[in-house]
Amino acid sequence: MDLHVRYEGDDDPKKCTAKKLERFDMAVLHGSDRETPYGVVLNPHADRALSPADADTSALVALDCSWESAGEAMFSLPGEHRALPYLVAANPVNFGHPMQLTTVEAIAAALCIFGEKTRAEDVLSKFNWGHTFLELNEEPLRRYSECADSTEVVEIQREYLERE
Ligand SMILES: C[S@@+](CC[C@H](N)C(=O)[O-])C[C@H]1O[C@@H](n2cnc3c(N)ncnc32)[C@H](O)[C@@H]1O
Repeated sequence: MDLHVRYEGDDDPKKCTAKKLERFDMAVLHGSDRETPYGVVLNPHADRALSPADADTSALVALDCSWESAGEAMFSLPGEHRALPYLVAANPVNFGHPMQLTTVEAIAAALCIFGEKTRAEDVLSKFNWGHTFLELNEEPLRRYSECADSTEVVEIQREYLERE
């Protein structure tokens, strides 16, 4: 599975996690929806939760833009749109907050849910806070990766949301 990012470029490029993945040849950035390959699109507004049932995709796609501009209309990419289930951010800007993950955290979470934990560790290894993301979310990521489908993922997510 290839990693792709629809790159909007409205965030500080020095802090942008997608740009860093590109520098290490770990993801391909695209400047328009048309150029971005069809695949599973990581979209926090999607109705369906990502689950291991989505793992057979050839392309995992994130949209890198600022959170200010990340409204529903921004996710106009063709593809199978999926929201990540409850997880907490480890990046310095949103540390400890649920759901608002950086692009690299979102990609790493999806890889873990698909059973590709080593690859998730590889992409996160480029960030000094990266290992913390896997530590903070170790239990939910393991449990989501053991689900058959999105319905099971949502059931497990409910337990974490109830503890909030
Ligand atoms: C809004 S951008 C912010 C990126 C930030 N500028 C960076 O440097 O990483 C983060 C992207 O990660 C993915 N993402 C983050 N949280 C998500 C969630 N809860 N569900 C699905 N995708 C999510 C989406 O593709 C989202 O557009």
